Amino acid sequence: MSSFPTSTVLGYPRIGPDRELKRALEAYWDGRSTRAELERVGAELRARTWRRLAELGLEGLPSNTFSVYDQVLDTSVLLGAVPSRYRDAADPYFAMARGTEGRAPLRMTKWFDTNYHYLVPEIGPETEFRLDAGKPLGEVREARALGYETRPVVLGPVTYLLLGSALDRLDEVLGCYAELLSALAAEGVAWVQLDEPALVGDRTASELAAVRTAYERLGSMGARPGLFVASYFGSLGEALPVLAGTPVEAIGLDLVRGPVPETDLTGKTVVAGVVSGRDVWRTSPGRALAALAAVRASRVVVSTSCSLQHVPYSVAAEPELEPGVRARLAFAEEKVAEVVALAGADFLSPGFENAGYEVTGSEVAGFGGTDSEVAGFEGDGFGGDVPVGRPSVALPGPVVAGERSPYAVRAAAQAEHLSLPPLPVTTIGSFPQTGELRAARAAVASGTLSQAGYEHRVEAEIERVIRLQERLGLDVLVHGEPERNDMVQYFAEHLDGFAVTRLGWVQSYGSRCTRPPILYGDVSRPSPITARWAAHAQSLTDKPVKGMLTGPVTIVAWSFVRDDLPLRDVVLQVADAVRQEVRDLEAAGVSIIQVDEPALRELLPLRRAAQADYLEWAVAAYRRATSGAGDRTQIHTHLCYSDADQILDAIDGLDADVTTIESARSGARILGAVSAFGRGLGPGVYDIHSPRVPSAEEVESLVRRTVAALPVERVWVNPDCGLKTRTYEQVEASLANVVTAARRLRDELGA
Ligand SMILES: Nc1nc2c(c(=O)[nH]1)N[C@@H](CNc1ccc(C(=O)N[C@@H](CCC(=O)N[C@@H](CCC(=O)N[C@@H](CCC(=O)O)C(=O)O)C(=O)O)C(=O)O)cc1)CN2
Ligand code: MET
Ligand SMILES: [Zn+2]
Repeated sequence: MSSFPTSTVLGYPRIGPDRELKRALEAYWDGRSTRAELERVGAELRARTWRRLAELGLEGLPSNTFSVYDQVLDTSVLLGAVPSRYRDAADPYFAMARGTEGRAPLRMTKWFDTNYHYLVPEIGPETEFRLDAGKPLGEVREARALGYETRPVVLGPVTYLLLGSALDRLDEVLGCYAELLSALAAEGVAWVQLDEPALVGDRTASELAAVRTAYERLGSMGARPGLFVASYFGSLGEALPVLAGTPVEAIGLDLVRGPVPETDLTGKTVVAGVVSGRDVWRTSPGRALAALAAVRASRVVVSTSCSLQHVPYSVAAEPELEPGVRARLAFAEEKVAEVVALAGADFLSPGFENAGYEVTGSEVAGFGGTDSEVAGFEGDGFGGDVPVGRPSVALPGPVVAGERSPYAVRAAAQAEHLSLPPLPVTTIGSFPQTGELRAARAAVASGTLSQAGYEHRVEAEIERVIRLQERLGLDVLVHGEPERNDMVQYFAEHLDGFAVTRLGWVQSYGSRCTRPPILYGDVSRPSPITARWAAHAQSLTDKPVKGMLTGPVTIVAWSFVRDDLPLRDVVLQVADAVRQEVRDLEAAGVSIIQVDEPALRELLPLRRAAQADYLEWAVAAYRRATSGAGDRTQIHTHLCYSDADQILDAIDGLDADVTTIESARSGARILGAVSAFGRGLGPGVYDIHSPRVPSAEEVESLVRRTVAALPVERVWVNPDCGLKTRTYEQVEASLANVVTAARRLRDELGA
């Protein structure tokens, strides 16, 4: 077996440095282009990535890390797990990803603790696993034609089945993987990477036994490539000895999130993830080299801690960043350069371990100066170090919570103040983000539209949204968030301590991307952010307008965060800024304030041992943000994903007067769980991710179900999430049906 290359990355961004894939996908979906054109763009992006990685000097090039939508969906296709309802669709792949008229898409949920979403494998008794290796084989051949030997990356059998809640199907699925390995061997592939991130979570004894079974079986095959099992997003813990006991030749460890294990891995290759794929900070060569030197294995390969798909392409595209911040940053390209530089250092030579933290950047060719030489900063080279000349961190005071009266007192004050009808109809905040609004923001950035001209357009859009809601008959209105490019980036742009990028796009799902802000310093709010827009909206109508804020956990979860402070302290700083916003909205006459916290579950630590502590401070931060509101101000919160089961007590602990939560597609389960809260509840009545317009009957039956489960005076009627990705045409038709359904039920209840 040929030895593993000296340097590699576990995966790479694929949306394109200028979001070429996003544009190609949307053109194809809109019928402005063809599948062939989409394929052409994909091939171009793959070629570009291999070429760039090779140019940067990386030895081990991955393939099959590209996807036109999602790598988990690709794995379902690879294994033949395509539910029958999609088989006769015009394009089954995208029918699974996005649904069609009459066909619901696969369920989508968060990839571990990231803001990336995957499509959940739908595995049932009727699923017949059958290998379709076209994609990985095709990419190997495609790269070879360009002169590159690659290592195909495939999601591993155990993680795939755990994501699909079908580990009992291991035997069948292993048959497919075995066939895949034979096919790759026949193709002359030297190494294959099987990703098993699920192994960094708490695994039961039978799940660990499945790991052993899987890799004993695949490992004992005759003709096969070298097996590299990659773990990431944490430590393998008890799964490491299990994996080490199987014949796999290489094991990937996340040495950013976890320590170098004590386990003696002699006989194995360790692919050491010392360059973080989850943040944007330059790597400290001292720390990385010390970790590399400490690994006890027969061979140590330098790598990233996970795929680089979670970071933007290149800092080179961001000339406008403040130089002091920019100097600390490494995006995908720069991280590859770091991997290559580290692989060139002599970290395995005797005595190197002792050099440890003394090693500075200048000793590693390619790091561009020692850590301490980086302009304006001091410290060991990690991103979050406080810049010289700034006040050091103001630690938040005690976590205040529960200043508000008990719910019953608040509810009475709110009922009197707001006088809402039963089953009030509302939305989650955003209305369609039109091309005109996006173009207007781009025009301000390029200097062709004045700030005043832009604000005028935003006000006009707010008026349009208010009038539309009045016409449709909604009860609690929103301003529609037209001034926001994104619910997190917008706040980051108005807070001190954050930097934002121009082209730092990271894929969130399918063609949808975000530019995660960079939280590099102490956070504070120089001036009010949202009150003027909310006040403007309220001035246009007699109906209550709900103010709209993003919660502290979500702002931090969807940003790249300094790592020199405990996450808790960073979140509490953000909570204080949100608290000021709540106060200002209230003072501006806004009686209902929604503070969204859709990322509450996302930051939940993957290991149970750390979860309680997280939930305690996360809830405390939310209450710190919202508890400044008076009793008659109604606080709403919103969470999207329905996999809320693990955090129900925490959601309850937020103590919001009203909780709106995704529910349309997971119905009864979530309803049963959250109905115990004893406060207002708005389970979503339709899925906003699909262009489909729900009928009034369908909405009515969902509301009926909710009314049967809890006291009617606590029930709210609303969609699953914000409407920003939909068109006005879809939104008008859908909301009209929602109002019709609510009114029918109201009549029936005699209210
Ligand atoms: N941060 C974040 N994470 C989240 C969510 C979210 O809303 N925000 N929602 C959940 C689902 N994830 C989502 C992620 C992204 C989008 C989304 O709609 N993203 C937009 C981009 C939003 C944005 O930043 N828009 C900017 C820039 C838009 C743009 O592309 N401008 C053009 C120029 C304008 C023109 O001429 O058209 C360009 O740069 O080329 C703006 O509106 O200003 C997209 O991919 O299309 C939706 C949901 C979970 N995670
Ligand atoms: N208020 C936000 C919106 O309506 C909440 C979105 S949660 C991802 O878009
Ligand atoms: Zn949402």
